[in-house]
Amino acid sequence: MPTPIPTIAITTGEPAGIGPDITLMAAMRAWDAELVAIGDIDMLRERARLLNLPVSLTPYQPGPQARPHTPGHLSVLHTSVSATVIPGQLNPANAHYVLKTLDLAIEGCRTGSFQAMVTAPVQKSVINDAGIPFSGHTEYLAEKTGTEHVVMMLATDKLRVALATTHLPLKDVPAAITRESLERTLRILHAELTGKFGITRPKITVLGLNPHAGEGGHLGREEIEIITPLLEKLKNEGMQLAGPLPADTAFNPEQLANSDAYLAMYHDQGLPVLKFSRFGEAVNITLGLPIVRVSVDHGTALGLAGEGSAKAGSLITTIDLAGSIATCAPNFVPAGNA
Ligand SMILES: NC(=O)C1=CN([C@@H]2O[C@H](COP(=O)(O)OP(=O)(O)OC[C@H]3O[C@@H](n4cnc5c(N)ncnc54)[C@H](O)[C@@H]3O)[C@@H](O)[C@H]2O)C=CC1
Ligand SMILES: NCC(=O)COP(=O)(O)O
Repeated sequence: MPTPIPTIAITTGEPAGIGPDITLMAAMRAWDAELVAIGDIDMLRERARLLNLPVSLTPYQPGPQARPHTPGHLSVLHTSVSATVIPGQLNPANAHYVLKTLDLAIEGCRTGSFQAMVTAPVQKSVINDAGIPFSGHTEYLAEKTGTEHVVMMLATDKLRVALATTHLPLKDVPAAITRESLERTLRILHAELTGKFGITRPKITVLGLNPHAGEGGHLGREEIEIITPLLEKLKNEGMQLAGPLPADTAFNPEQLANSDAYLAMYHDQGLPVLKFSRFGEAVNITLGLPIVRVSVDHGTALGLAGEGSAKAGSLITTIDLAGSIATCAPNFVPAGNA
């Protein structure tokens, strides 16, 4: 029996940004998966017209089996915007719409209608401007699926960078680096590198928090008091861990060759390295969730919306990865939240 192909939901993101554009661009390709865009079908039709993309949009009709995507067609699970969309112009009136697209995707993944969700970028600020506290998809998905601990990881074919903390003001980072939280992060990262990426004995390089990994305690004590004792414990269990290494020198060729993933202590410690190496071609995957969620590596690029100059490379890679995880590891349950 051939393996059934997955149905992948694509949330089209902030409607004034490039999410609709890149979704329509991805729809111009053939896929060995059924793609279902979630968003306002009239807004998507208008964007296709603006971009001169010959995509025919039809309301999503669930079938008994997923059908491979054919270029130039797109099924849309429709939900209406509240206010007319002008590309490039944010409107807090559409914040609830953006969250509704996420809720529909989560529900579809949980009920089995979708095997994965792929997210186009949202504008975190405009959701907050609408009076809804929102840090990011990562935290929203954790809350909505009742998952206590998740891990953000960005990946290219050469480098994976996971984060010990996500969207936090820098001043709150040290307090969030606790032994318990770091242990859960490392267990989830380790389990998912094996379960979703097929790496049998993953090698993880852990960065320090402070400059020079604390310089023997003279530039901070988190390495001595929290990170090192935890790494020793997990190494004694058989995990292959290096660190804590100074972040400024840890991405050297030898260490890169010896690492399946890096764990950075905070967002802007690890992600600039990855984005400098391959911005626009990486993916962002949320580890630890009971559903498959993969996202693009970039934001809403408001200035490019409706212009035709946004690149769909990261979304293409993201759909590919979501499809292969949904096909190869459909029942993978991550450790660390047990
Ligand atoms: N997964 C998500 O939902 C993400 C959302 N964001 C949100 O996006 C908003 C804007 O963030 P920024 O820091 O300005 O980052 P951004 O990625 O939107 O833009 C940074 C630069 O890259 C360019 N760029 C981005 N994506 C591109 C693409 N596909 N093709 C061509 N050029 C592209 C932009 O034009 C801009 O020059 C923020 O609200 C942020 O929170 C940022 C990252 C991820
Ligand atoms: N820099 C990555 C990012 O901000 C994406 O966050 P999320 O919306 O995927 O949680």
